[in-house]
Amino acid sequence: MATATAPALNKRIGFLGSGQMAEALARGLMKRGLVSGDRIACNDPNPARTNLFKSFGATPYESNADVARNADVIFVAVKPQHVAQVLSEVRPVLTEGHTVVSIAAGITIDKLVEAAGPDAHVVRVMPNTPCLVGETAAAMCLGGKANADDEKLVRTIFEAVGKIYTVDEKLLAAVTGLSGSGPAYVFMMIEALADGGVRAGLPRDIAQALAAQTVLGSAKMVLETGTHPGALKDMVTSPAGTTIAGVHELERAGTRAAFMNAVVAATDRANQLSKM
Ligand SMILES: NC(=O)C1=CN([C@@H]2O[C@H](COP(=O)(O)OP(=O)(O)OC[C@H]3O[C@@H](n4cnc5c(N)ncnc54)[C@H](OP(=O)(O)O)[C@@H]3O)[C@@H](O)[C@H]2O)C=CC1
Ligand SMILES: O=C(O)[C@@H]1CCC=N1
Repeated sequence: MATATAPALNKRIGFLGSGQMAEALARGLMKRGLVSGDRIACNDPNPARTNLFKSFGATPYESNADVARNADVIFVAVKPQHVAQVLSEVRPVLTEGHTVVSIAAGITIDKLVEAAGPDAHVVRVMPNTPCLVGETAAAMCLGGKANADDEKLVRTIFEAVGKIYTVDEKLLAAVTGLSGSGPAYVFMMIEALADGGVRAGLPRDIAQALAAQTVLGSAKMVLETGTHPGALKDMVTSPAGTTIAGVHELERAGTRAAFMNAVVAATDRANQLSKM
């Protein structure tokens, strides 16, 4: 897990778009003490969203340009089809001191630089919603005039709420398909495991808690022991025991192929978005 508290960041954070991912990031960063609400600027056409940000101390602005004027790190957190528009709005006020961080799926560095201008310090990141609880899995690549200082800054921000890796841009679609979209697959898995527990007679609350804790504990074993997940699976699987009976059903249902196909389908969709 990311450290309980992080040293406060001497930067103001702005959000162009104050939707689900901006909220998860803002709340996660505040929880870790990296930034306080009064250092967060935001914009969104939906007043319910700006009111929600206001409730945790952020300042809503009337325009994206005003957010940029009141921030050092600018998160582009709108849907992919709105990215070019919001960047064209902030472009006139961007300075060398700004780091522009796009989290939009499929929007390439080339497109970001085209919209933000050739002097913009642009970083492309693919995070996921568990940044809310300090456990994001994210990857980034740099573009435009972004330099080692921008990379360090973005790393500091995301390491406060989880893990971040620097990758070649061509790999970001696969990151999107795996860890960007991945929480949805895991939530479905937890829901299904809990349903199985209920089907087998457990009360719903206990079934859900057992399912979530099982996923958490298993993930920790992979990360902390470094042991291959197949070997960890074998450790659970007694000859002619209960687990192999369950594993056999998962194999019969093509579960592994289904997970692989999900990652590939989401990766393909990220690549499609890059071409739109
Ligand atoms: N959700 C996730 O798990 C992840 C999302 N992402 C990326 O993050 C981005 C945001 O996703 P998500 O938070 O889920 O989406 P949301 O739809 O929840 O948030 C986007 C917000 O931007 C607002 N918006 C629309 N136009 C503008 C504008 N011109 N200026 C300012 N705000 C505007 C939207 O308002 P309205 O709804 O009224 O249009 C909406 O509230 C996407 O590009 C996505 O690819 C990346 C990783 C994970
Ligand atoms: O579903 C989406 O397009 C976004 C990008 C990754 C997660 N959510």
